[in-house]
Amino acid sequence: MTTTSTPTEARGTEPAGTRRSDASVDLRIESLRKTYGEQTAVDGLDLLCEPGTVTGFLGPNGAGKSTTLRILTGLAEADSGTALVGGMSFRAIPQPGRVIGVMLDARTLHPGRTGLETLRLAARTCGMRTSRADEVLEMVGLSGAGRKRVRGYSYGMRQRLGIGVALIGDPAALILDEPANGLDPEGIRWMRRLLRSFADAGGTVLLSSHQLAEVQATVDRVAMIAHGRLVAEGSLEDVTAQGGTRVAALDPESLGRAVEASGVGATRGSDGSFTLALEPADVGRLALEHGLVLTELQRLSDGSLEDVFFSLTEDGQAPRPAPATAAAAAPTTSQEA
Ligand SMILES: Nc1ncnc2c1ncn2[C@@H]1O[C@H](COP(=O)(O)OP(=O)(O)OP(=O)(O)O)[C@@H](O)[C@H]1O
Repeated sequence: MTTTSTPTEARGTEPAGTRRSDASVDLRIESLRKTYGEQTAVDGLDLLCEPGTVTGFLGPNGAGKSTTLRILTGLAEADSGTALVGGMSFRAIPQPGRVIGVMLDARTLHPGRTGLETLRLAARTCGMRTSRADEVLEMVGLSGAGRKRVRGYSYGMRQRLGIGVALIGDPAALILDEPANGLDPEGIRWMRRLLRSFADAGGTVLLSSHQLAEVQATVDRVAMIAHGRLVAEGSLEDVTAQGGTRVAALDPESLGRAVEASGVGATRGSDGSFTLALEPADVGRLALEHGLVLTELQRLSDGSLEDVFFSLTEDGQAPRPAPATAAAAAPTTSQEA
């Protein structure tokens, strides 16, 4: 699926040239479901990541992010639904490393190998020439440490090497679990530019992170999940513009109809609440018009992904969907799972 062309012009830790292939690959998750015994890890998830975008995959601990990424990368099997990379399941891709670069846990890198050996082995595994390892080593800013064993690497250096392994096959898409972990401010800035440059060259990036301010500075799209369900999805601007007003009513179904009729941009929470792009007084008027009894009316500050995250996942402890209103949130009022 990928083509190799001119050599990468890597300069120091400049991210330029991280992608040379012009292949494009989307990541498409539909109605994905996975349970572990009684525990539902992923509960009917839909998500589309398109070429040219960096999507931040967010959610509190246990929300189902890692399970989703593991299914997408062929490490776990879904009970139902699909998770496709460029239209194929990961396991069906003949040379997956040439299509999608994956870093789920940089701690699993072999401690006894040097950085260069790690990258050479990764290059061989996906059918790349071994000189690609030197290019990538430079790309991830580890040229000076290539002959050092991984056991002597700091956590941040391992993260860089892990990202290097993901990039080795010149893939069209990247899946990274907590890539900013352990990176110092310079490293975070480097990673942000690397991912931006990758996406600007037509690459597709899906990354999970708990570092919301960092995510806000890096991504252009956001998918937020709680209890395995999507609670917000859209461009960073759309999701953070939902700073407006959070409202809940005694009768969530009637509230949903009122919100829908108003035509106002809104996100539905998994507990049946809505976050509306309106001032509280206007939400109050809307409620009055529809004879609704409100149980919550809260102004959220604009522009912060952190505010949206906490409002939609209840201080990081995502709300359990009520049985009668278990619709997943959607960026508009008309979509329900
Ligand atoms: N192998 C497993 N066996 C049993 N339960 C599991 C397994 N993997 C995940 N789970 C459960 O599935 C749910 C989702 O877990 P998952 O690791 O996908 O969440 P997460 O969003 O990645 O969390 P974190 O941010 O803490 O990494 C959790 O309740 C977890 O305990």
